[in-house]
Amino acid sequence: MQLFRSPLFFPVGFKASVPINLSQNFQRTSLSITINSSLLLFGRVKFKDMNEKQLDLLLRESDRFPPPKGVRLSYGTAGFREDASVLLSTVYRVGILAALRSLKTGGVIGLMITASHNKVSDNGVKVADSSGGMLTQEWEPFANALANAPSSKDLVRLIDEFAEKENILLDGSKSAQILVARDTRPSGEVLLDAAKHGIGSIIGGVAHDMGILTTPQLHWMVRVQNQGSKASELDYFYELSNSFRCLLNSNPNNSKLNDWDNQLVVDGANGVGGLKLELLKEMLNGLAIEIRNSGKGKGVLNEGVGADFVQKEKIVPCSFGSQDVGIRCASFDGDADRLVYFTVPSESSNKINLVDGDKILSLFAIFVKEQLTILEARSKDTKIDFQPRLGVVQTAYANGASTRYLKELGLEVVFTPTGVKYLHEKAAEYDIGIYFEANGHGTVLFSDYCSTLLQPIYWELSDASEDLESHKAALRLLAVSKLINQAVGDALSGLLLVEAILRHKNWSIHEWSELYQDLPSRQLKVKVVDRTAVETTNAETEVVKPPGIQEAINLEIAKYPQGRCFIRPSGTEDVIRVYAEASTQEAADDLATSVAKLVDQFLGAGSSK
Ligand SMILES: CC(=O)N[C@H]1[C@@H](OP(=O)(O)O)O[C@H](CO)[C@@H](O)[C@@H]1O
Ligand SMILES: [Mg+2]
Repeated sequence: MQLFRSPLFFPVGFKASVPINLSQNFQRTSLSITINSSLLLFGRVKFKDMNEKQLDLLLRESDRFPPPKGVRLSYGTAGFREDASVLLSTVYRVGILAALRSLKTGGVIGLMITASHNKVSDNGVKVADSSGGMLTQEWEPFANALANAPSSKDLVRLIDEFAEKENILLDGSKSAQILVARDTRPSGEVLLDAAKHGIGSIIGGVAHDMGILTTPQLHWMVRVQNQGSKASELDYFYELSNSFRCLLNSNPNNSKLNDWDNQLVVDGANGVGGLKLELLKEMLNGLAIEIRNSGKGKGVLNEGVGADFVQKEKIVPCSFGSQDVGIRCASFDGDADRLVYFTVPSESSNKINLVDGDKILSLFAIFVKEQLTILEARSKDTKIDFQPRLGVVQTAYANGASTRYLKELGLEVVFTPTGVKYLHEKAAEYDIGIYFEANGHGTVLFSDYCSTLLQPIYWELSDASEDLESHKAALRLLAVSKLINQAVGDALSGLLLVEAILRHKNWSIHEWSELYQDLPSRQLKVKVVDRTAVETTNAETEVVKPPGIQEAINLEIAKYPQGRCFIRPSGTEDVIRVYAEASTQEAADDLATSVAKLVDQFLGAGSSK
């Protein structure tokens, strides 16, 4: 803490317009400033919690990354995302934030440069917290304030105040360790460099450049490193390939495996996922994978390819077509944290049969539940009491048929607002929590209770007999907990788990797809004057503001058998999203269109509300 020797003291909240010289890096100018907890000292700003060296470093470095004019940024459902050309200052500042977060938690933090499924000219930045999950929501307002601070001086003041509030010492006594990585976007290298400057602007900040990674790989590395284990990319591949092999070895259908359709074609979205799958594939004997749109060819990232395209458009991605009829196909998004499957049903059409995140969730839920049922019946073989609570988490975008199916299986199904951070948080409340967004982002979380008990149960059952089905069930659950990424949804580990379960069940993609029939649905986007005018409740299924619109939507829904429809402001695009479901495609389209018109009436340019 800096001692105050200031002869000049302004009360907190005092507004002044004065000529000041902040440091040799600043021009002498007249600025209108608000004095908060910082002080003016003969024309030089002093900060309570910052020594001179730290202050000078921050001012000098942040001057190199001035914020873009007229752009307001928000740390949305997936960090900051914008056209890459305006992001230098934002990424620099998120570097600072990541360093502060590391000082606060005492752990390693991750910083990922990606714009996921968005177009190649976009980019973005997000932080992986010390748990490996998303940045704690409590720090999001600080992230927003940092990104939008109009000047270096404002930025430094924010940091000073926040550090004081959070008891973060900025005296260089501790180091801040940040793993930084990027996807394959051409703008990534320069942005990553800005992030390193941000990290280096906090004394003690150390950036470890992990190069090009998928987003889930970085989250995994942060989590595993903070658990004190080895966390290189090779360790990640070992963990996935070993647990996958273990699942295959515990397969009850070994004898039938020759009949099993081994062919799999993966669309890598021309991004990082295809490149990494090429590497992982080398370690997976027994799985024949053909990778297209691998990121090595001429195709453009996410352009007519990838999980988002496939899920939203429901047509074949580039380089897929009539030659793929009936084959099991999968698609990753640009940073490989989403996975969907599909088949091409006919040579004469480019339509696909989509097997989305809801069906992946259903497959995982069936498998986990089956193993738990086997373990429940084992009580005669082991003394350890093990009754884990299994829960399934979806959002309002989950197809209604999937929810009905999961409930009929006897599973507990809960809903959260859209955004992985909400689903993940909810799933973590269960002993085993399975969550998925319909778009293919999801995972299976195992609590400490499960991780702690499964191993001794397995050992105890090994003593009884290794051939016991319950022994194998414990082994399978252990393997799943190692295979499936515990930090975030991961297309690579999700793909391997799907493949292992299909083999275990001896199911083709068609048998899997026919677990239930999706209700026809339609998604639309409506551009409005101010999307924040829409406020929702009940996991985003009902609008509370503006008044009257929900009643009007209800009147529309009532016109359609099995009709369901909701609207919500997107967290990643400047639009209102409309989702509708009904018993026929035509009805779902009509319902979505009429509700989109309502949105336009209530909130569009011509509306007076
Ligand atoms: C309908 C839809 O797919 N929404 C996506 C999309 O969020 P929006 O808030 O709807 O723009 O991007 C998020 C981040 O990738 C993802 O979590 C979410 O599921
Ligand atoms: Mg993604």
